[in-house]
Amino acid sequence: MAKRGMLIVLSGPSGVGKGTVRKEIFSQEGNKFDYSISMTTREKRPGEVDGKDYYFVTKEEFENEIANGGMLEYAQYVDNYYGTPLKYVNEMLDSGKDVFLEIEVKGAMQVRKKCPDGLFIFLTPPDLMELRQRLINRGTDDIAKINKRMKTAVEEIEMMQNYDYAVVNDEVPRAAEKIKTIIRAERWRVKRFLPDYKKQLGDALK
Ligand SMILES: Nc1nc2c(ncn2[C@@H]2O[C@H](COP(=O)(O)OP(=O)(O)O)[C@@H](O)[C@H]2O)c(=O)[nH]1
Ligand SMILES: Nc1ncnc2c1ncn2[C@@H]1O[C@H](COP(=O)(O)OP(=O)(O)O)[C@@H](O)[C@H]1O
Repeated sequence: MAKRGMLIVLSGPSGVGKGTVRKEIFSQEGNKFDYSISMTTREKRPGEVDGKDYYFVTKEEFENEIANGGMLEYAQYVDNYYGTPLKYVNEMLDSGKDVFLEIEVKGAMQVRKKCPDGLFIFLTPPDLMELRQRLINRGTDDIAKINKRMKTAVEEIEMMQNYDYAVVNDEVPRAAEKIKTIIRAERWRVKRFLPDYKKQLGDALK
């Protein structure tokens, strides 16, 4: 059986650049990773594709999925539900792939309890004015929604202390490079390395 993959949780306030940085990493090293597509009740933005960006569902469908135990984690963010379907993540980890979750902090803390072996990275903006500017530039939210997201951002940044690493997204290639370095180092943490090595030792003595 393949060695179980690593769960990589990337959080950070809306508009900080999680999607952009993750796509940069995947464009370079996509064969090493998989991305868990989340389920959400929020409206599809122009250009978004169901089953690629998110699984877009109704509130009822989402609540059924929760009741059926189908979610690894879920949270309400601003006015909608967002969550990670459990089945795909488990299958990918079992097949030995490392899986990226791009989720907000309340969900990330649920994952931390269930999967303490995960790697938790917080992507943070150079400053809050820059964050606001990125949300405006992206053009996907009106000013009322941007204000709600900014308010949530402040609460989220206060949760940074619960993560393993913080990465400032000043320039996309630099942030991507830092995250790749963190992942590379994480693979050689003794707690990850030791089980394989112990197995080898056991086999050698047979
Ligand atoms: N807990 C949780 N949060 C999620 C999930 N998928 C997305 N999010 C987060 O929900 C927040 C809002 O997402 P979205 O409306 O797509 O805005 P965007 O991330 O700024 O493009 C962001 O912080 C996302 O990272 C999920 O499956 N679970
Ligand atoms: N380092 C950066 N410098 C300037 N703009 C950025 C940077 N990273 C991302 N952006 C821009 O900020 C906006 C939000 O990025 P996005 O990836 O959608 O954020 P998130 O997934 O965290 O909500 C997008 O318009 C994106 O092009």
